[in-house]
Amino acid sequence: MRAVLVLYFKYFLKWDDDLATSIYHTFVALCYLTPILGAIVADSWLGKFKTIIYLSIVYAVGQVAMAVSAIHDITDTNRDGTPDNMTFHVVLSMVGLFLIALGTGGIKPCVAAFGGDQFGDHQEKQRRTFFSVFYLCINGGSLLSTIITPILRAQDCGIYSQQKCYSLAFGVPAALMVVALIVFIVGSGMYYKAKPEGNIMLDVCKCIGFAIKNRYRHRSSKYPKREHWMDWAEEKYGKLLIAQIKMVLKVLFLYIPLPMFWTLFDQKGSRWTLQATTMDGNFGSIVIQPDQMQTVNPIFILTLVPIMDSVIYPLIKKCGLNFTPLKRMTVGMFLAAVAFVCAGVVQLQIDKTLPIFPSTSQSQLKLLNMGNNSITVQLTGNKTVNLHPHWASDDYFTFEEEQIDVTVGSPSFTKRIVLTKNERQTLLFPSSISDEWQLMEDLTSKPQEGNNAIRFVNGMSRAVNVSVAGASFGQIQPLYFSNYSQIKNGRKAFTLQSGSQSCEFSREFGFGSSYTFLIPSTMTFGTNCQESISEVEDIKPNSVHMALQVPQYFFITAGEVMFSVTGLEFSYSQAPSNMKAVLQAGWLLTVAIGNFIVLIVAELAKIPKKWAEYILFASLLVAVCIIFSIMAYFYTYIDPAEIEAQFKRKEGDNDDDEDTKAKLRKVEAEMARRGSVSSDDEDQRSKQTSF
Ligand SMILES: C[C@H](N)C(=O)N1CCC[C@H]1C(=O)O
Repeated sequence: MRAVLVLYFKYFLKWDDDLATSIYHTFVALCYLTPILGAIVADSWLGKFKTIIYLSIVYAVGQVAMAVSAIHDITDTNRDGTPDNMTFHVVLSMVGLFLIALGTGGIKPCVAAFGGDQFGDHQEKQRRTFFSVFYLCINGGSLLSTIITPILRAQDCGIYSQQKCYSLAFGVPAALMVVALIVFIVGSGMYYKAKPEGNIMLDVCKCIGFAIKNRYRHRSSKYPKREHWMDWAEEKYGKLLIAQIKMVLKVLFLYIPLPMFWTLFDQKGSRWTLQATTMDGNFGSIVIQPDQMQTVNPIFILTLVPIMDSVIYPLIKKCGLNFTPLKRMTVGMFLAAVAFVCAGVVQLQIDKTLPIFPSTSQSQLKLLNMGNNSITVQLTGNKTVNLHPHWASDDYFTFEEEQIDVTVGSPSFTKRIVLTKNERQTLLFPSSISDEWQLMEDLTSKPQEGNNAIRFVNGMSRAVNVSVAGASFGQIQPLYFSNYSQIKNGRKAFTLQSGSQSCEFSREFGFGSSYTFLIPSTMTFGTNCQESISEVEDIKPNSVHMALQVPQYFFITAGEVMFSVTGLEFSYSQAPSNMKAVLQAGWLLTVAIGNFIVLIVAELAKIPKKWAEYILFASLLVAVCIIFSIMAYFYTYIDPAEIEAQFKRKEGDNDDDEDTKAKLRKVEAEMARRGSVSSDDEDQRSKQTSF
């Protein structure tokens, strides 16, 4: 659904680019923020199973709201194909997105933790495989949707008038969500469903609050120190709850540097896609659009997850290396930094091929002879240029002056031309040099999104209408020019029309070029005017191939697999039984914070050299990676189930209360059912292991 969301904002709701991207990023960040709510509901009140079901319904309703909001016919009272009450569509789609974000919050942390719950402590290897498969599924879904939803959107649909079918692009995921929910409910009898233990988050907050207050009350040196500040809650709260809170706080503390990874990771959707717009996406039989390069990430995940799990990790283990989860995450961060170094190197290659645009103290001028005779042009600074008929100077001349004198032909004719700083312009010489000279404003940056910027100059003495599929240059007056139109890559056929006469010419376009086509006065209309049209290349097409981005995608994805899949499993294995979903949400919170940092960084980091920006980000991540590895070195792995069992046994021994003993018997029966009593730990994780 995300694949078409920005397009829906732009083309259906008619929002500008800035509003569309801001709402898009806010929605994505919200999707990683709401898990904290879903997790609290699951761990304290409903349990994971019911939370997944209820919030999946919320999600599906949100998706249906999106599908309905995209039916233009609902408010199209005059049946002209555009909605007449846009407020209705905006409000409904915002409600839909909010429900989807809320539903995501219920599903994302609970599905991961609920999946983890299905394995006993002796099934650590299988549980790790589950988290890998879970990650594969997320990304398999993402890959399929990026392929399928744009196809659905491209269909025409409607009752009164046919429009692009966003309602189908949103409706099909809604239907699939309902199917998924039914499948999940049908399997109900097969799942292990851990019971929620009351309002655990409220207890946690109260316990932490009490520990802080109590510590403050006993701040004088006459009171003996306690091992941990949470131990100051012992007067009022049970040892088990305090131990569980310590486990969670230890992990959350370790998470502090992690948003930096996601800050880099999420820039592949923005900075890397922008980089791709300055590259050549022609892969022979297929042409890749800049934003399609992002699909390389899920493709690599689908291949790298099984390779890591079945080849790389076992190989490292065979070499006798203890590749603990925190070591994997550190290596993952380092690989992401390597990916940004690769992006920097690619940027250096791109920069070599980019035109040199005028600085703020400079202006640039190109000369174009519309006439049928050669002319000699003299510019300030003794620059002399010979221009053949229908010909332009090879490149732009750069000037520091604010105005220059231009002298043409003999007997000579001189005009003073006022230049604009920081701008590129083209000066048009008419056939009769004493006629008016036109000055066109040219582009001072590459066209956006890898498009090509095209314009026409009409050297004829009659108006000409120029059109091409998907763009129109309109009626161009004699000896005048059109505005730029953006066209995609590929072969384009242009139709030139004047009165009842017309002719065609076609040309192949790459990515990111800019051309001025001159319709000479000598041109005759017929079926083909290919030979007559003169072309002037203002900006060269992109020449650095998009394939050069593959290494950076490889490293960021390898880093993601090591960092993110391991992080999911680590968050589960180190969480106390009653806060498994909460720690999953804590993990997803690092993604949300990373997304917010991207929004801030995008505003602040205005380094003129893009390659330097990539290297700066890589260096920052390496620094964070070093801090994380030091924190990880001091982290001691725990087995929460074992610790909880010990506390429960102790509580049982000290307490003759039948109710407590009954509770303990229940816990032990449950643990035995899940196999946590006999732990045949087959790999590196011992009960208490360091980094
Ligand atoms: C899209 C990523 N490849 C991905 O799967 N994720 C990024 C953030 C965490 C994870 C997800 O759960 O969406």
